[in-house]
Amino acid sequence: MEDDSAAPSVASDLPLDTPTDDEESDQLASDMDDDDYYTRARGETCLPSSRIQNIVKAHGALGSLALSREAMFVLSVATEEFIGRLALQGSLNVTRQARHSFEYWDMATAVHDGAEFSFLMDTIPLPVTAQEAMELREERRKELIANDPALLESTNHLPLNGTTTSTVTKPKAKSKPNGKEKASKNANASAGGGRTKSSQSSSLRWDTAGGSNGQSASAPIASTSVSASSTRGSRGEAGWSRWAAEGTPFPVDPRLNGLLANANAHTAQTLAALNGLRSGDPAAVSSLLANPYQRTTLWTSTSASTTNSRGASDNTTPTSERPSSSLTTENPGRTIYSEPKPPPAALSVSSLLNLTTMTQTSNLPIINIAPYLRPANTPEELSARKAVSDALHGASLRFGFFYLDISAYVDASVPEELTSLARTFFHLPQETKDEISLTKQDNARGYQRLKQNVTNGKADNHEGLDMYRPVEHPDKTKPLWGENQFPDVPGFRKKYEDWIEKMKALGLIVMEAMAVGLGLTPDEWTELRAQVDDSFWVMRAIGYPPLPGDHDGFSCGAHKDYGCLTFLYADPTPSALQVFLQQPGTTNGASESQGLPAEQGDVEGVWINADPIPGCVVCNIGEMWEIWTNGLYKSTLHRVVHRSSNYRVSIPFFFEPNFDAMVKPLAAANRILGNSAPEAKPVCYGDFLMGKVGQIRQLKCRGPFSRF
Ligand SMILES: O=C(O)CCC(=O)C(=O)O
Ligand SMILES: [Fe+2]
Repeated sequence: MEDDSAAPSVASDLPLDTPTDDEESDQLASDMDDDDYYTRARGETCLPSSRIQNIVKAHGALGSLALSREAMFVLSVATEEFIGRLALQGSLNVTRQARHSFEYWDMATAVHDGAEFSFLMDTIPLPVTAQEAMELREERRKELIANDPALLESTNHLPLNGTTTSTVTKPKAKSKPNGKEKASKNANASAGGGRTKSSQSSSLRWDTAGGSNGQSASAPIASTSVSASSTRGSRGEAGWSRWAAEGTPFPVDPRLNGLLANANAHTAQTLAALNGLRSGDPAAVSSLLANPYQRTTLWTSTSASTTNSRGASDNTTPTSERPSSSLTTENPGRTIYSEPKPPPAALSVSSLLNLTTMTQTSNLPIINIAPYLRPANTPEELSARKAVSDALHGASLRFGFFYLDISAYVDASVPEELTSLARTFFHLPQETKDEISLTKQDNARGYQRLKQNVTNGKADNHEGLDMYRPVEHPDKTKPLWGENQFPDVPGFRKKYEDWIEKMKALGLIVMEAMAVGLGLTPDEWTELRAQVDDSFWVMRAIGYPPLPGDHDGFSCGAHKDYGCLTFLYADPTPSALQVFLQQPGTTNGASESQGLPAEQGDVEGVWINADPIPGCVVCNIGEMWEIWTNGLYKSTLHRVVHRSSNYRVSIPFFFEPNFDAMVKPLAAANRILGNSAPEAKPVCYGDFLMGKVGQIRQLKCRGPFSRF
């Protein structure tokens, strides 16, 4: 054993009296069984000083300097902390996939999801599919040959499609800290184009070791290869494309390695199946989809192929690229994926992190807006639209919440990038963020500190950045009438402004689809459209640190959105957003001091999770829809309880009526309700909004839209 087992060491023992490697591993093995958890006692660390010293030396950080005991100790403690956090972040992915083992892929996802780990992007890149790796390698081969035709002879023998295993060298299971130098030579040789057979062999490590299941054995191979070829500090670089360019090994998803392990016989079949899967061939689909791991892997990989330069995670795989047979239609217009539902996240995350969240898994409908994005010239297209509208109507009646599948409308990488930009902003020092504080403008536009927002009288455990529709003659002394403030984060403003345009357009599309669902005539729709065609929208970026156990409140307290439609994109954190479904006779603790607004009374119901679904935004209807429909559609309470260890980011876009819109019950709603329904009071949206601001001022809350 060379480097990764260790016995607890005591600071005062440092640095000379640590046991030898063998003693350490023996001690570790005997001291701790699988069920023992290591708890660090004060003044102790579980990493031996010799290891720390070796690592520090190997990085050349020490030179001739001596490392003090204290420095060594804090390095060790910090390392423990780091391992713990990275593992927790990775475990979110395990939970999300409802799996029981922690794999290479989870680590890669953790690195690509959590900005704090972005420096590891080169070291633990996202896997690509075998097929993609092969295509990339083939491209690289052609390039090399074009540059040096003499290579043709030797490369013809290369197992470029992964079908030959004989030349492959199995890497050592463990590498010395300084083992990377040796590997780098291979990587450099490849990068320089002077590929010898042996360097090419080493580049095929990924598809051979690991036997038929390939999972555990292959992961370290990928990671070993990566660190061998990675360039430290090139964090923004595209993982796999750089690999392709350098001709170095691709980190192929370990589970695919399993498929390829018995390569000669199986690769052709596997590739055919992969191709079949992509093209929706039912036989290929059923053969590969029999194993849920493979299925998840393939989607992930598809995502990687379209969005890898930003390190896309599995949770953002465009749904349009899913195997078509994974879709079934239940009830007209309600498209529900037949893939396993997101895991029972509240429960599993809770047990994982020893938390209690009384929620059940989301069962909200998924509605694909695609038919409204294309012309409706044929009866089929018209009926597809009708189905969407019916589904929207049903979801608005029953839940006030639904998933809107917008994968045909935006590439998943776009909102991912926006959350990442927001994360970058939130990670800036407090004083930098305060430079664009909303107090510097109209108390609404700009940055709002952690706990500044108050809901139901309690501080919310989040920070935020608000942008509003710009106004013609800004005057920051007037509520809401100032100017937007953008962070000094490269690309932030442009990317957000582009997204806002997309969401505004989406707002109108969904409004039209809902109007049809509610039964508006074309003329009535024209009238309604005129109330929302210059939306006084709000774009928010919200940052949620984990909710401390002793916080008197929530990440975001229970509230209804007060406008028209909310399109919420959030990072893949599960078990954060919860929706309150009224169910007389049922409660999972919702009404017992669960922070429901006072006016809600003793209502019975359940909190369900609305975890992110790839390709979708969570959409909910605001209070204006309650007025338009005279109470037929309900704006539903929701809240955020984010207890996982990561920093969660969400970016809701609030599509609101025009500032001067007079919102009143629509005739179409009254046709459904009959004459007996009491008429809801009309409101001018701008006044309503200003009323919210006024309330907040009276209560001296600093948040612009504290919710009551
Ligand atoms: O962050 C979330 O998931 C929800 C935020 C929200 O409900 C709001 O800002 O109105
Ligand atoms: Fe909300």
